[in-house]
Amino acid sequence: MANTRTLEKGAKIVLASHNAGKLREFSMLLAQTGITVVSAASLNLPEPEETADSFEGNAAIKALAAAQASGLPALADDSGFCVAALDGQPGIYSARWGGPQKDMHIAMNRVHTETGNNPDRSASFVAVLCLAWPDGETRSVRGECHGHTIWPPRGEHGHGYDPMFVPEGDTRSFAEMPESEKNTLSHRGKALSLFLKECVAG
Ligand SMILES: O=P(O)(O)OP(=O)(O)OP(=O)(O)OC[C@H]1O[C@@H](n2cnc3c(O)ncnc32)[C@H](O)[C@@H]1O
Ligand SMILES: [Mg+2]
Repeated sequence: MANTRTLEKGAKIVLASHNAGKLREFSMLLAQTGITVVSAASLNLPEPEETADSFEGNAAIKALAAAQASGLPALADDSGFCVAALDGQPGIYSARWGGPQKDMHIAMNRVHTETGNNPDRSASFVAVLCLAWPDGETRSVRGECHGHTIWPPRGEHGHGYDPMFVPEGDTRSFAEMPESEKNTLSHRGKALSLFLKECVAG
């Protein structure tokens, strides 16, 4: 049956992410919405293991864990960098390609090395947002941003794989744009617009 439960405009939610770059983007994107946000870290919520085989599955694991531990609706983001020459890898393993420290220089170098001389430079970012309520109900939305990889990486803004990704229609990497501009083009920005339309009361 279709699920129509929505968040009220002034609702307080937990942002179930431990990634500082994502949290910065979400606080900018949610600033005008009237939704109050507390972070999982500020509530000392543990980081659950991401054991699913899809963005949707992992976003639900993170959102449900935070909603059940806090008693508040929780919004999680599972995202990744999908490189055509690598058959969509690193994908859901994007954070893990950075090793135990999630070192994104290591992760970007691995993408570069494994791509080798393949002339196909297309790549996409994907973000799946899942909103979970403490009783176990969930809703999710997906946003994608298509573009291509560059090497060497360029730019100082952003986070993660941003320095090696140029979105379609631009010549700058995500890390060469102010984050406010990245948010208007990005997978996360697109997913959040859908979330606000579909999951927040008018
Ligand atoms: O699970 P949480 O706590 O939210 O934090 P995380 O960093 O582990 O996040 P993910 O499991 O969703 O892994 C996503 C990976 O993809 C990268 N990534 C996601 N969105 C990105 C973006 O907008 N720009 C650059 N890299 C991004 C990010 O650096 C992570 O390595
Ligand atoms: Mg993670």
